[in-house]
Amino acid sequence: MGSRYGTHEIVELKDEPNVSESPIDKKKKAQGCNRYLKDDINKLFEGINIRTSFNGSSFSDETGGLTPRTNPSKKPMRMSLSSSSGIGYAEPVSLKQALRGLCISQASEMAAMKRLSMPSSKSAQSTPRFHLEKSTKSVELLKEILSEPQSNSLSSNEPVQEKKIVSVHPEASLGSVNSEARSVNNRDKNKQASSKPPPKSRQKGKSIRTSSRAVKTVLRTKTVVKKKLKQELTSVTPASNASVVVNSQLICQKCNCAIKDAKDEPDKDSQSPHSTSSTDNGMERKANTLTSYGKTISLLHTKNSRYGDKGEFTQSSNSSSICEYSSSTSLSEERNLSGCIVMNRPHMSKDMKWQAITHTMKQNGFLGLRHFNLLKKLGSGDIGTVYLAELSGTNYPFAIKVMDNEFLERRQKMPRAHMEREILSILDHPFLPTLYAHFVSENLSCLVMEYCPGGDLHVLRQKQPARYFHEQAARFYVAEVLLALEYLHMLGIVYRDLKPENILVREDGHIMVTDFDLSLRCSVNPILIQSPSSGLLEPPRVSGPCAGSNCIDPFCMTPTCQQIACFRSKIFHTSKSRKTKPDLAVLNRSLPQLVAEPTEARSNSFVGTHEYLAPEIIKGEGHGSAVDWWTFGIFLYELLYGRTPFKGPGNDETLANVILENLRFPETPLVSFQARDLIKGLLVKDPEYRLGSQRGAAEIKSHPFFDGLNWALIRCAIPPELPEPYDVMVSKAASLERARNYLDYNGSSDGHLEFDLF
Ligand SMILES: Nc1ncnc2c1ncn2[C@@H]1O[C@H](COP(=O)(O)OP(=O)(O)OP(=O)(O)O)[C@@H](O)[C@H]1O
Repeated sequence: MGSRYGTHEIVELKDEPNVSESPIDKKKKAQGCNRYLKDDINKLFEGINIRTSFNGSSFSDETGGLTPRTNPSKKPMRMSLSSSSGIGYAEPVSLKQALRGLCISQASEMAAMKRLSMPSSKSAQSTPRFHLEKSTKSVELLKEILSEPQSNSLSSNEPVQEKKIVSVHPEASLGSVNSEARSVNNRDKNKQASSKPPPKSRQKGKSIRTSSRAVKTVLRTKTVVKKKLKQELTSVTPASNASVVVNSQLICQKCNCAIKDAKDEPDKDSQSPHSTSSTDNGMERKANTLTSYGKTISLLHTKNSRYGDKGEFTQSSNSSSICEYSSSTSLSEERNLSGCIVMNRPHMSKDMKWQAITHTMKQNGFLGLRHFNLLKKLGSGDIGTVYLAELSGTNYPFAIKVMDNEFLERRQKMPRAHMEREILSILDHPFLPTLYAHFVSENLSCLVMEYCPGGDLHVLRQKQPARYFHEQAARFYVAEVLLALEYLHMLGIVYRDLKPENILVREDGHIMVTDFDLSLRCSVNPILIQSPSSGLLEPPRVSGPCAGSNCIDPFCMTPTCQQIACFRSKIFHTSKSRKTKPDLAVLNRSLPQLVAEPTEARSNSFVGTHEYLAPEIIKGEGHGSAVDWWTFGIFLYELLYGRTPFKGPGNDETLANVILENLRFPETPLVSFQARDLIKGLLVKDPEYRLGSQRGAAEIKSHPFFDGLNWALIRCAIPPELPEPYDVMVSKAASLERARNYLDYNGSSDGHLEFDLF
């Protein structure tokens, strides 16, 4: 596997060599392009599959109907199964089947957890902080607190329809639903009857499984009678209102009694004398729990800790090395779990935060939670809670994701946590999270990451005057996301969970793609795609001439629009006028191209967010990296129009719309032809014909929507918006204020808060 990953480092060639003296070369020479390609390229790329690309385009009509590319017969040959199967979740069928059982239970559990999850940072809850003391008892307490947001039904304000998660056996029909999910749903229905939460924005979908047979049933039904479809779909999603397993036992502040285990009596929450009705219930309950132990609770310095903060320190060599990544086994993961790993990024050694972390680690011999002051909770997800934390003795903020290993094991979420940690460990890209360190304290796994003060794009979009981004801004964000996805794909990672909520805004206004626990790891087999000799003469991919009335082209960097068709290959120009430099983008399009993305990977997991799910995922046909290009299209659409294209009144209708409905664009806001053309290319329902499915990100980058964009320098571009500068003192003051307000908090006798939670 290591060798396979080694190949990831082979990236898109800038000056693509040719296999032999092709007609293209002859033409280039004739045009004065002095591109002498090395003759031994065949040897160099020995072992790389050479296939012929569509040099044409994937066109789609205005209504979203699918029109195959110009020459479907030129579709690249499929890789053999063995080569396309990946590691991790992209194993051959037998392993997939073996994994199904696990995933089904995960799906129903995720549904349950999601239903109960607290509003994340979007709701910007403030939470009081607490002093932590040495106490094993309090360790359990923190674990309890950490797991509570995922299971606290009282604080859930997610709308029912957004919670619908189906857990269906892959071979079952739509009507055959996992009994676990059904029972879970029944409990949940009871709960809903007692307390109807206020609506909340879209939540991340959970693992869902269905079969193609099941989807066919849906489609047939919808085609015949739409009403009936609705009924069927409704009846098929009992797990959508999945239930809740509350694992924390809450302590009453007044009497110090254990309130109850909500798992046993989920429907009585609202009637409990201990329960409150406000949305701050979760927080208050945490506060109650903590204060019942004497207001100041410290827990991370226990001498008899199972793992202890003093994990062995490993100054890992660049752990983003592909070989290390690919060879990592569960064994080595366990070893790492018991220790503290400070990542090593030589090129970032001058980074002050990195220096501070390394210094703290060296000074203390280890790095643990005790070295951080947790200032506030940023949000919680399925597998953990993220806190804003300051490295003690510095003013440097970090985001720390804290996960309770016991909880993860109990809920069978450990693979997801491992997946996220593994992926974070290898990432080294300006638009992806920097993992500074990870360690285990008292069986709490902690990931120390870069803090993004700008919130996420979902929140930022809501703040826009009309709740959508101006096209220039959208282009900036999607371009950066595209680069991040390209990088992920080259590492063999299919992201699968793109949506504005997962795109955070850094301090400098650039983006950071986050949240990798639903990602798929697979192998990458570089492929050399050879363009037909006629490539040079063919125009780049567009679905219409710019002469159309919609060509407002805000990104047209040259005035050529007035003279020639917007999307016409500028190379024609070049050949006539020697003074003009050849358009390298066009030239590149016509040259053989190395694709080092997992275009052939396949997985059957049903994961993602309803509005963002690709048709092939819904149909259960198996999916690969093309799902990221579908979600990319939905993402661009949402940024530009303020809503997703296939959203229905409920999740089931949304899924049906994804499969059945044509893509439509609202009349307002006015969006350029290029943007709509790109969206149409991306939202092709058949992944085979989807933009990006053959040549990966390079195919999308060369779309006219991005014309004039300097990809190499985009990280130096001025972002559309800059977040408020982060001020650690303000956060501290706010944190203390919250503590006073909510808890009548008294600091420790020396007034020094050694370790703050919340
Ligand atoms: N580095 C960060 N900087 C700032 N905020 C962050 C950072 N990482 C996460 N967050 C916030 O914390 C919240 C919780 O993140 P987390 O990844 O645990 O949950 P999630 O996005 O719901 O994913 P999942 O459920 O898959 O774990 C997010 O909504 C995000 O806004």
